[in-house]
Amino acid sequence: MGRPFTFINSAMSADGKISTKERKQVRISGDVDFDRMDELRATSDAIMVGIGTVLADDPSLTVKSKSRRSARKDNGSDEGPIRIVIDSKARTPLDADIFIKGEGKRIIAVSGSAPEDRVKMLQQKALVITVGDEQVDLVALLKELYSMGVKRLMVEGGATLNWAMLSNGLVDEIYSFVGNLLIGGTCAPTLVDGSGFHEDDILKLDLMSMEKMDEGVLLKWAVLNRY
Ligand SMILES: NC(=O)C1=CN([C@@H]2O[C@H](COP(=O)(O)OP(=O)(O)OC[C@H]3O[C@@H](n4cnc5c(N)ncnc54)[C@H](OP(=O)(O)O)[C@@H]3O)[C@@H](O)[C@H]2O)C=CC1
Ligand SMILES: Nc1nc(O)c(N)c(N[C@@H]2O[C@H](COP(=O)(O)O)[C@@H](O)[C@H]2O)n1
Repeated sequence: MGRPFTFINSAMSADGKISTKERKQVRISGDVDFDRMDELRATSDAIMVGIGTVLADDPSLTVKSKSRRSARKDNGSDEGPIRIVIDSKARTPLDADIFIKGEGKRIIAVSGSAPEDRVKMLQQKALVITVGDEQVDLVALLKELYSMGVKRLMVEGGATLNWAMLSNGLVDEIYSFVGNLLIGGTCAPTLVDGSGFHEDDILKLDLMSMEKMDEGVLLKWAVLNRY
């Protein structure tokens, strides 16, 4: 295949929003869903987020369960998967939680447009991979990750990265928790933002499963017309 098996995991409100119009993080799901997400993290080779999510949420992207971290170590892996930020201009803060919390490798994927001084600073904290001229070239990056041994990639948003991955045909499955709340707002991010598909290119999904969970429902979709 030449790229990792790739899935998006996300939580959205009943109206499809993944955070507020101020891009403020909302607890959409509950403990059962967070534990499910932890298991997905623990069984992935790498977790990827966009710089928008790092700046808005400052996630650590660590595996929370001690037993899952130990199981990974027993298998000869780092206690957590590789944490990857898609960050064309090398804006990731040096004190971001992904650098402070947890063990394991970090990758910042930047483009040729990233300021050299920022790249040098980030190189002290992570492996910096330059792919693409203005923006990170996701197709090239996934090929490189695959050759580095990343066979299973978890994408944790946000809305713009989800669009870029899907519109480049790089996503195999989507796991979407739909919670019992309405967030509203034209500008609040949704599961997939970006410029949107034209009618002829709309992506089709196949419903793999649906399960009542916490106060909402977990939907698992396979992406059909990927490349
Ligand atoms: N409920 C949930 O499950 C989740 C919710 N969220 C929410 O999502 C929001 C963040 O989403 P959003 O603002 O869309 O940011 P994203 O996290 O999707 O990051 C988008 C940024 O990635 C960078 N980028 C680099 N290369 C590319 C490329 N090839 N294509 C597209 N983008 C690229 C761009 O910045 P640059 O050009 O500078 O590189 C772009 O602005 C937050 O409010 C957060 O709370 C996030 C994760 C999960
Ligand atoms: N699965 C899920 N359910 C929710 O209700 C959420 N609010 C989120 N949000 C994302 O989870 C990430 C938290 O990561 P850390 O615990 O800091 O490692 C973060 O990216 C949120 O956007 N997810």
